[in-house]
Amino acid sequence: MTSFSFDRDNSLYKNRDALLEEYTPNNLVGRDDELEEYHAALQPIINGEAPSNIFLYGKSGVGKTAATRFLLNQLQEDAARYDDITLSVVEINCDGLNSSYQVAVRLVNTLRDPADQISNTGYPQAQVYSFLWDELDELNGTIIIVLDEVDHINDNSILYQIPRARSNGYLEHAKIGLIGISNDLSFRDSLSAKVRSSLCEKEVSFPPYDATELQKVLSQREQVAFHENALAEDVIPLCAAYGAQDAGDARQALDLLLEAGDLARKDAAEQVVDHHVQEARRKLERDRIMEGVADLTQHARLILYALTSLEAEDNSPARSRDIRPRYEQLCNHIGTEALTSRRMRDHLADLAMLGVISSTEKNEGMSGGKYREHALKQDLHLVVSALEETIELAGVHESIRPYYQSLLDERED
Ligand SMILES: Nc1ncnc2c1ncn2[C@@H]1O[C@H](COP(=O)(O)OP(=O)(O)OP(=O)(O)O)[C@@H](O)[C@H]1O
Repeated sequence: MTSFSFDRDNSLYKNRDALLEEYTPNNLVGRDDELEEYHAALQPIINGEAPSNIFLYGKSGVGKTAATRFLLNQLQEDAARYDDITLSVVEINCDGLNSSYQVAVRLVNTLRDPADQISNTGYPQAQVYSFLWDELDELNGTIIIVLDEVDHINDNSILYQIPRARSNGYLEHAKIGLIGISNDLSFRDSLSAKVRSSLCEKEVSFPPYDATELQKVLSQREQVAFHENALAEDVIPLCAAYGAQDAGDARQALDLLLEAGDLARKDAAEQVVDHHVQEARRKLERDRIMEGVADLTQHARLILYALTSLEAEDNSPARSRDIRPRYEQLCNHIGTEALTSRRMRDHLADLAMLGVISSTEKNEGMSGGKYREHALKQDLHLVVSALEETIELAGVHESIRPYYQSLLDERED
């Protein structure tokens, strides 16, 4: 019988935790231009002047939060050298806080003693703001409020109130600088002109990382996380190239390196090599598709199911008018009404964004006009497995029976 005893294995990793999300690197590499601009926007604070409100934007994993923590830590350290500066930083993530009211409550509770918290309901909004001004004024000095994922707040009230609190006479002692962070690139444009002009006084845009920048980020982590020579020479360049090609997201590139390291460890390999990276990439892509499909609405999944069944019959690429009858048939099975053709096309576009299907525009010139053709971009087995629940609900279509069966067989093994 195989032995399942555990022996410590430190052969590849020196400190695996350094590749996890929670780890904060000492230094930020590959973001010199952005840090320089951000630094300049924070400079008034150390000069004892009124702080600017700053808005940071850029896609996921491009270092917005990391740069904020890095510079604010530095700023706090340096501010301590000046007797006339009292600097406090309050950072909250607005994920899960949908309204200005909830954000204000969270801010009050972050600033208050644990024994003196307020509840999430029960006070008029004006009262909660008044609590907030009291807490801020008591702190005194310069206060930086960081609202990460600021686009999650559905109304703009707090983004309007905080920058104006002093000029409106609500604050006597405290000088507030608001830092808003968002990865929703349309958020800024959706703000009213009044809010935009105060929140976005200074803006710093964070572009996706290119391969050279990702190499720097990954090499820096390699030093901390892996033993010398634990990685073959091409591992970092390969992870960086994939990362840049995908989304320029440092989080994704670090995840790829971690997964490759874990696969090498599972193989008891002496080094992490090329094929570990390739395999890790396939695994992460698979996980991403499985999660992405699980998060889709039921109609999006039915549309994907319809296209999957056409693909299994070798009837793809297919136009949306060819997918529609199969989709309607599936809707019929579960007793729901099909969405309009227009909504269906929107869902096809979302599926293409997720990377589970590919949609190609065709142009038949004057006679035929433009249309799109859709096909699965991922392996049929993988999509059938991601759609398992929907298939159970809507019934197993004849065309996908062999794929569905092999999924069940695999499970039994
Ligand atoms: N320049 C960098 N040097 C070192 N590590 C970095 C760098 N940029 C990002 N990282 C790391 O990548 C991960 C994601 O970065 P971060 O959280 O700052 O991204 P973000 O732009 O705030 O993304 P999101 O909008 O998804 O929150 C973190 O683990 C961070 O430590």
